[in-house]
Amino acid sequence: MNTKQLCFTNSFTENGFVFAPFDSNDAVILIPSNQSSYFKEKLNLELINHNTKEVFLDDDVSKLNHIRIVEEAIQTIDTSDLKKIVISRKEKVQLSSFNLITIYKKLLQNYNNAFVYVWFHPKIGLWLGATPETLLNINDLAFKTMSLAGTQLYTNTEKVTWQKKELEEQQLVTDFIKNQLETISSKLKIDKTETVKAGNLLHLRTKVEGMLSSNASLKLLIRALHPTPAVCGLPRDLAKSFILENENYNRKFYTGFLGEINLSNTDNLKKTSDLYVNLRCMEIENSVANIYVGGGITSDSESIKEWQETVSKSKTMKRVLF
Ligand SMILES: C=C(O[C@@H]1C=C(C(=O)O)C=C[C@H]1O)C(=O)O
Repeated sequence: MNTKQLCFTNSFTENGFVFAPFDSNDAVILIPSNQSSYFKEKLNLELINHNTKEVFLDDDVSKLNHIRIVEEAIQTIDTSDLKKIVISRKEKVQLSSFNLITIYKKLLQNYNNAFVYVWFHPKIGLWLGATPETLLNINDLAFKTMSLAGTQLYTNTEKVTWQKKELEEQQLVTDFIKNQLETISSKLKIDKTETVKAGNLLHLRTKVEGMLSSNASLKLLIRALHPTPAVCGLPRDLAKSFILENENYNRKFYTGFLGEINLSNTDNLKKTSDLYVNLRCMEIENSVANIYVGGGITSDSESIKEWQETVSKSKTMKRVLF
């Protein structure tokens, strides 16, 4: 981008790269295409050393805090209309050295089916991530999205069985997406649910596609989808209030979304947007990496397992830092 000025979008009608926070009441940052320079480069990924030791110690204070909030969420779900709440935390990791290019290359190498990014603005900061979750891909009126939830460790096979808790929490996301899209689209197609690998983890994924109604807009579609119960909960407003009141930290851009909007497609002169949910991400502040991780809580959750899930998720980022 050729200016230090921050630009925003509210209409999603511009052409450029957006960086949106979790809280949809907060401003969405736009890097307008007409103020940007584009570079293409082929990266050589071969010379990277990997950390194979992977000895990371638990932080007891964070652990107790996370378990307490998860238990509060379970109790609230048991005594209210809430069915699911995604609870997350921020883990601070002290860095002794930091080489952006090396870390970016490691992300690309480790997460070859993720959307890998580095994003920087002097007024916002430096963010990096490797997300497995597409929020939205739309070409003219034809769109694709996905329901991604449920987590287990990858242990050399993708042929695994899933527990009731994971199957149900992922189904809630699929049902939400279907409901939200029904009134603004046609030809909705919901694929079979499959197991997908993201780094050292497996998730349940259901692909969804359809045609946006011609009287609907990109903004309407984004607002219908974001935040899904994969990152917020169900019902959406109640879950969001619980999160904002109880998580004790600001998610900022984690569980928001990012990507290009309204790019002109030279083949057919139609517009394309590609947006990803900002997961498996970190923010670099001086010599500290803030790693953001969370997981879906339902009445069947066990707090210690939920903690362990966030530990596994944070390893996906720590692995590239050392
Ligand atoms: C919230 C995160 O991930 C989301 C929550 C998942 C879960 O609860 O199992 C799985 C994938 C994502 O939809 C995260 O990675 O921080």
